Amino acid sequence: MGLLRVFRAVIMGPPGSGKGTVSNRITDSFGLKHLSSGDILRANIKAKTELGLLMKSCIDQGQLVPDDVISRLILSNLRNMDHSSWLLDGFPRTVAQAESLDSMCTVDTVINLDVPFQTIKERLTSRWLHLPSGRVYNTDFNPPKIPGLDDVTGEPLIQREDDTPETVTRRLKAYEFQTQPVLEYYRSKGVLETFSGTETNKIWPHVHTFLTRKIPHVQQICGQA
Ligand SMILES: Nc1nc2c(ncn2[C@@H]2O[C@H](COP(=O)(O)OP(=O)(O)O)[C@@H](O)[C@H]2O)c(=O)[nH]1
Ligand SMILES: Nc1ncnc2c1ncn2[C@@H]1O[C@H](COP(=O)(O)OP(=O)(O)O)[C@@H](O)[C@H]1O
Repeated sequence: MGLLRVFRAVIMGPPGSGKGTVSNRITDSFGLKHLSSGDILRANIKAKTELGLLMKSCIDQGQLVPDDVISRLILSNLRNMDHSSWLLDGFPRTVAQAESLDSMCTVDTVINLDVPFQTIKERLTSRWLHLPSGRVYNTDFNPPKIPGLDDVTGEPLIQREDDTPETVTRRLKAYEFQTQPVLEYYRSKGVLETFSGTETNKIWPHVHTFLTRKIPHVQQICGQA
């Protein structure tokens, strides 16, 4: 068997486009390590770390946290995963963040979920989250087996404080003005792969086929499981 090269991917898309949902499917199928900036920030808030307390009001208001704070946090996590293949979710969200990631490593591919804003707004008010794992549910799309409880651990699910209609509107604005330029950044580097649609179950087979071609070695190993 040939030497496995580490594979580094980023998943992008507006809030609620299905990044977390698709990321879970990617990690299940291809064994990449999943690193979500939102999950890390929420874990810090829950644990009441200094960083979590400082960032909470930004997040609750639907604004991005400062570039230097999040870049330091994510890059230090990535340094600990030096020899693993990974999937980064929620970072980078600004061109400055993309540049700081580039200063550390080259991204092999960027999966862009292109889902209309109207579709998204309806989803987020019915999103439920298992905070410790980042597992995400939806009362319409993928409800938990027992309402309010995580399927795997049986622990309680929460609704995010920033999933109110007003805050979602602000997050979509932040996406439009601060994050969309990152798509151009990666397009110009030739690594952007866009998947458009309104349903994750229709988008996912295309992402799966794309990654199967892109990471054949990883697929071979995980395909045996
Ligand atoms: N109705 C519907 N809900 C979906 C679909 N895909 C994901 N969701 C739900 O939409 C919400 C947002 O998805 P999530 O993966 O958390 O998006 P992210 O914010 O981009 O990470 C969650 O409650 C998901 O369960 C879909 O195709 N249809
Ligand atoms: N890379 C980032 N840069 C700045 N703020 C971030 C970043 N990642 C997460 N955040 C903050 O955490 C919030 C929640 O992020 P996330 O869980 O990724 O939301 P969603 O998946 O709904 O887009 C964001 O609205 C923002 O305040």
